[in-house]
Formats: sequence, structure tokens, C-alpha cells
Amino acid sequence: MEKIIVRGGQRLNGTVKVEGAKNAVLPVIAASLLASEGKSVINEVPTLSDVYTINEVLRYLNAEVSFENNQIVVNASRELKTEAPFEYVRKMRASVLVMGSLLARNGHAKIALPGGCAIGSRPIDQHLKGFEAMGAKVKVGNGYIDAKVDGRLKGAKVYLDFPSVGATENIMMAATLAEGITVLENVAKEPEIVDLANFLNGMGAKVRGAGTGTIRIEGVPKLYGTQHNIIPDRIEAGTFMVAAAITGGNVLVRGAVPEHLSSLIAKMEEMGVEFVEENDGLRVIGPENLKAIDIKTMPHPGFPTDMQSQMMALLLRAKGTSMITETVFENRFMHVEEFRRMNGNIKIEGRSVIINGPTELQGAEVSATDLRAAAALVLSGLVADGYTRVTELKHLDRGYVNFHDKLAALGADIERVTEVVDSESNEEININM
Ligand SMILES: CC(=O)N[C@H]1[C@@H](OP(=O)(O)OP(=O)(O)OC[C@H]2O[C@@H](n3ccc(=O)[nH]c3=O)[C@H](O)[C@@H]2O)O[C@H](CO)[C@@H](O)[C@@H]1O
Ligand SMILES: C=C(OP(=O)(O)O)C(=O)O
Repeated sequence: MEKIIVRGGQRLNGTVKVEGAKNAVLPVIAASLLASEGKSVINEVPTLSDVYTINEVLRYLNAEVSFENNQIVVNASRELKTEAPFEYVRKMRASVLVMGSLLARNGHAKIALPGGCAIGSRPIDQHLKGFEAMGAKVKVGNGYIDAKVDGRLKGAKVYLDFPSVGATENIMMAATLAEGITVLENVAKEPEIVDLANFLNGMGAKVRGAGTGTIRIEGVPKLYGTQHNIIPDRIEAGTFMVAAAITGGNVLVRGAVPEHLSSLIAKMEEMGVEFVEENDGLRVIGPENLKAIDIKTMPHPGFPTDMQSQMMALLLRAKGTSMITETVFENRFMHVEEFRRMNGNIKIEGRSVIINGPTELQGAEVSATDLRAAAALVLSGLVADGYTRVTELKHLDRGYVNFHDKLAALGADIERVTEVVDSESNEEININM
């Protein structure tokens, strides 16, 4: 079994470089299917398991995909298949993002229903509402969603009930090749939406308003491959910001874009963390004592749900009573049980948790319940007394490249090992990774 073993007590110092954003590259790769002529060249691509998974989805759909030196080249000019089976969607929910592209290109898309996951039920009704408004007939049955349209999709006005990131992206992609104008209202404003719009416009699409609450897309008959550089990962950057703060360290997070991180910076400043903007990134200086604060997760530019568990690790170390309210996902508190194993004093009340700190965290054997929880447990381990062993690292590998190596380079006492049980002595043996 693979584990990260971390011994608490080291202040982090030095420089860490942020990778390209997972949540930007996945929709961009899905969008590359829209190019019926020319190759798409995507740079700054992180070597994450989710990226390998979506590449496999594209290959299954008959696109050619190469991935070397953080660069992906996609040639989607051949005729594409229409179906993304369960084996891919089960591994990674973001596989549903190929639906908009396939429907726009082929007039037909059949995708396995993604189902729930560790952070909530995560329906895709808003995606489907958009496709239907554009003239698609959508049927759900036998574990699949089947969407079909006669001829081209038609531009439409779509109001989202909630500014869903995935629905905004999927409908945006579908609308690029529709006949006429699509106006999307109450859309997500995340930086990843802007990155996707820039990529689509590079392909020849006419997308305006990304980053605001209304996006207007004038459909074009054809899209072409283009070159694109993925934006830096604000959640990876934020995770290292917390790593610096929790250890009372001094770390330059290279590539962090302060404008993408304003809510996190504001809340960490309230806790007493100091920030200095430098030419190539953001310097984070952790204080001796952290102050308790309240946080509510919201769609961008509100506080990101993907930083909620890492902030829980930080608030456990703050003096006083803090409250975190999760409004984006209905069940994103699975990590609370694991923090309790480390001596965390946390109460769950409905969609909020109450944290009483500062906690003297104790090293323990803990299990990652989702991607960000994995990172958060490692962050707690950086300041816990003794050894913390974090398992279920498949979650971590979806969203962090060489997490333990990057922390070790900053001075953390951390290693990743594969433990096998010796058949004769029945003892666990560590094999370093
Ligand atoms: C690959 C990717 O980019 N993932 C991010 C994306 O996920 P994702 O795009 O799945 O998240 P959404 O913004 O769609 O979901 C937000 C909320 O809306 C609900 N909802 C969504 C769609 C829908 O049709 N109906 C519906 O009810 C969801 O159940 C959830 O409660 O945005 C989330 C919110 O910032 C982040 O946590 C994820 O890291
Ligand atoms: C929840 C996340 O991702 P996904 O939507 O891919 O599950 C995340 O990045 O924290």
C-alpha cells in the first residue's frame, strides 16, 4: 500500500513552482475535440492521473493524443465516436465534459451517468438543460445519458439555476458550433472558465463575457486546432500557501496569480498571514500565532470549496473558535473524522463545522477521503507531533504533481513509500518512492 509518511515540526522555507491548473486543462482537452481541422497544442500541462484519464477518453473517441514534456498535442480531425463509457467516467467525473463537444461535432453524444462521489451527489441537470434549450433531445436510461440533435444545435438563451462550473463549460463548448447566438446567464466566473474561453476563441470561436455572469457565444460552422498555455493552478498554489502558513515558514509560491486567489489571501491575512507580491509569484510568511476566523465557500470570486479542507487544517492551529460553512457541495466534510484521529476538536452542525483551537495535533494513521482532503491531512502532518501516515493516495495523484517531493524540497520531513507485507515475518517493509 502506498503512504505518505510525514514527521511534524519543520518550518518550510524556499521556493515552490506551481503547475498548470487541473481544472483548466481538463475542459481545454475536452474542447480540443471541437477542432475538425488542425492540431491543438496545449502547454503547461500537469502530469496528473486525471490528465492521463481524459487523454484515454479522447483516444477511445478516435482522436490522436500525444503527451510529452508537459505538452499535449491533439489531432481530432478524424471522425469521432459518440460514446464515453462508464469505465472512464467512473474514474473521473470530468469525463462528462466531452459531451458538449461531441454533441456539437457529431449531433450525438452518449455518456455514462457519473453518479455520486465522496463530496456530494453532483447531478448534471444544468448541463442537460442547456443542451435541451439548444434543441437536443436528451434521454436518460440504462446508466447512460443520450443526447441527439437533427442537424446543428441552435443558439438559445439559458439561465443556470446555480453558477455550475462544469455546466458553464459544457454548454459553452456546445454553443461554439451552434447555429446563431447563445446567451448563458448566471454562469460560473472562475478563472478556468476564462482560460477555456481563450482557448475556444483561439480555435476560431466567438465567445464574449467569460469571467462575468453572462456569456454570449456566436456559433461558427467550424473550429481549428490552436496553441494554448494553461493558467497556473490556483488550488495547488493555495495549498502551498497554507503549507507555508501552518509551519510558520517563508515560501515563495512561484506562478501564483494573486488575482485568482483574492478570497483566500484575504482570509489568510485575517488570520495573521503576511503576503508579499514578487515578480514571479507570491511570498507567504506564516506568523507565530494564527487567529480564528469564519469562512463560507461560494462560487468564484467567493471562497473556493477546493480550499476548504486545507483551511480546516490551518484553522485547527488558530487560537479561538472558527466556523466553516460549505455551501457548494452538500457532503464535503468526510475529512473531519480523519482530523479527529489527529486530535482535532471539530463539531459538525448541518452545513457548518465549528473548530476550537489551537489544537496540539497528534500524528496518526489517516485515510484520504478525496483529493483536497489528502493534501489537507498531509498539511496537518507537517505540524503534528510525531509521524502521520496518509493512505489512499490515488486521490492526491488526481490533483498534485510530486506533492511530497515539493514539500521535501521546502524542508519538510516527508517521504512516500510503498509498504508490502513480508510473507514470512508478516511485517510491513517500506520501499521508498
Ligand atoms: C474538474 C473541475 O473543474 N472540477 C471543479 C468543478 O466541479 P463541477 O464542475 O463538477 O462543479 P459545479 O460547479 O458544477 O458544482 C457545484 C454545485 O452545483 C451542483 N450542480 C452542478 C451541476 C448541475 O447540473 N447541477 C447541480 O446541482 C453540484 O452538485 C454542486 O453542488 O467546480 C467545483 C466547484 O468550484 C470544484 O470543486 C471542482 O474542483
Ligand atoms: C473536486 C475536485 O475535482 P473534481 O471536480 O475533478 O472531482 C477538486 O479539484 O478539488
